[in-house]
Amino acid sequence: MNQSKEQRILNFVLQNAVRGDPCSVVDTIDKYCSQKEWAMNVGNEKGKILDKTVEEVNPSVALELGTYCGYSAVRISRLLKAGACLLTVEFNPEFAAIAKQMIEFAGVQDKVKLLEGPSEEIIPQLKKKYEVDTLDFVFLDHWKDRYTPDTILLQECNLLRKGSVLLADNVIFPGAPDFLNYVRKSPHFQCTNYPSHLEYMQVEDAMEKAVFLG
Ligand SMILES: O=C(NCCc1nnc(-c2ccc3[nH]cnc3c2)[nH]1)c1cc(-c2ccc(F)cc2)cc(O)c1O
Ligand SMILES: [Mg+2]
Repeated sequence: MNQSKEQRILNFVLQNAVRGDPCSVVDTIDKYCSQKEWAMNVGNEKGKILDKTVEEVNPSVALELGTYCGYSAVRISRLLKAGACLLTVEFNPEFAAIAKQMIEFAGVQDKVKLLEGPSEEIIPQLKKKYEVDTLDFVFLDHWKDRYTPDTILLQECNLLRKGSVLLADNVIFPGAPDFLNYVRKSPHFQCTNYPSHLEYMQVEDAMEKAVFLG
């Protein structure tokens, strides 16, 4: 039975990247997806915006919604300080299996906890089951129609504190118009837009940062 695109990406990394070197894993995925097969990784241009935001926040506890092949999980966790951790949520079992191997190959498995299941089920479990108090940073990169309900759910579960930073991918393409509307109209968020381009393409896209004001 022929391989999935995600399996081909992983194989290319296993054969061409340096085991234990997260930067080489990120660069190798970008090389494959820009030259051979497009895939929905955040990519290097928006990845640099992600890097700057993670460095600014310097989170102890970070959450990612939408692991996919693990590109941004590796990208985020390579910047985390000793003792910090990233919880990443993936509900597609095939994607999760690929991401697990990607994370282990990159050598960041001690900083990353991959949680399999729908975000609406996992988020309410974070405090009791995963011993989370509050989240310092949240990267939203899952289904675009889940951004708003999950942002509301994070607040309802008291997982955000004054200064918690949300960063959302794809707010222009594929687009998350209801999320932009919600956070920009809410008195509880201070928003900043970062124009960019869709990964590996010359299509306009953007990331939105929303700082929770309490
Ligand atoms: O759909 C995307 N990303 C989402 C994947 C995912 N990986 N995991 C989930 C998950 C995880 C827990 C969940 N809990 C409930 N739903 C869930 C969905 N979703 C996405 C799509 C594009 C894209 C651009 C141009 C095109 F022509 C077609 C597509 C670009 C991007 O940067 C994306 O991020
Ligand atoms: Mg994305």
